[in-house]
Amino acid sequence: MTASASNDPALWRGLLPWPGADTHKHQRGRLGVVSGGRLNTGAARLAARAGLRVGAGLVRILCPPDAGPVIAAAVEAVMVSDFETPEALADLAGPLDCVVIGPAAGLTEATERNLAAVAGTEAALVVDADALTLFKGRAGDLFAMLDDRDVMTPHEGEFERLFPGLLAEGREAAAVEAARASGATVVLKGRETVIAGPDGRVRVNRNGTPWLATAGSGDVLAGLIGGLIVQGMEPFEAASAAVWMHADAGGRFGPGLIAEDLPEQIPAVLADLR
Ligand SMILES: NC(=O)C1=CN([C@@H]2O[C@H](COP(=O)(O)OP(=O)(O)OC[C@H]3O[C@@H](n4cnc5c(N)ncnc54)[C@H](O)[C@@H]3O)[C@@H](O)[C@H]2O)[C@@H](O)CC1
Ligand SMILES: Nc1ncnc2c1ncn2[C@@H]1O[C@H](COP(=O)(O)OP(=O)(O)O)[C@@H](O)[C@H]1O
Repeated sequence: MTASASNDPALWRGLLPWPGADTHKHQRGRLGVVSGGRLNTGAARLAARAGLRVGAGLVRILCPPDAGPVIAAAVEAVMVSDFETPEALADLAGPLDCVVIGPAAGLTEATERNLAAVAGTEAALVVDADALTLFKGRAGDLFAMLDDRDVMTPHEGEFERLFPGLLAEGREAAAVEAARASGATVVLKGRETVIAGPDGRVRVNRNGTPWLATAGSGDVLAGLIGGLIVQGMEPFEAASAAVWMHADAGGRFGPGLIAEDLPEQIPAVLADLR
């Protein structure tokens, strides 16, 4: 296989969304993030804050009822709605442009029903973490819910659960095949994250830093991707830009980085890109 393009701002800088003089928040896009239960809300809060920081006009965490008071006490600009049933979740997701699902969602039937509910709406999806692992050994059930507006963000462990043995072909070839097989954009995370589109496009991200190897870092990335999708970037370009920004944010902060620090670096990342 020939060497694929390095992910570089020159490829997508001109596609980044900037608000115009008359823009209102709804025009900047609406992002949803599905939270786990009351002891598992941090991942969704990280993703939601990242989505706001990267420019989504409005971000709403969608949570089971027990988690509502926990989340509401811990967010300001991020909004919160609770749902009792998958049908109620679908009603909440319907008006949104993109929904992030999977971080700290739980390896449960409820997570699968919630994924099916949001997949049945017009919102694009960023599928991460538990919403990937849940489909170990039956990836076809997941792919049947996805289309080319959706993004999956597996680390290598999650990738292996969905595509056993495929990594032996090399990370780039594996990501390309995964995107083709799933019909969605695949972000294979790691030191050099590979972004592969269902149409065969592929980029390798090379500005990563090991300071990103910290709990919740991937949750922030999922929120960044969703935050760019809601602003109108197509999934492959949104994923490319988000992966680069995430790594740039990590490098700017450096030693001592925890996931909470990443969204706070995004204003500087954006200012330099602009
Ligand atoms: N603040 C939070 O609330 C956070 C919640 N998180 C959630 O916590 C739950 C459990 O997370 P876990 O870390 O156990 O799940 P993982 O699927 O990340 O890890 C389970 C196992 O997978 C393997 N693995 C992990 N990362 C790998 C990699 N990069 N390459 C190869 N193998 C790898 C390891 O053997 C690990 O023990 C998930 O729902 C996750 O989304 C995490 O995202 C961390 C932050
Ligand atoms: N050594 C590394 N070098 C560069 N990037 C890394 C490294 N380790 C992890 N990352 C990045 O950090 C993020 C970790 O995501 P993930 O494993 O899903 O963590 P979590 O589930 O805790 O949120 C990914 O974006 C990955 O590319």
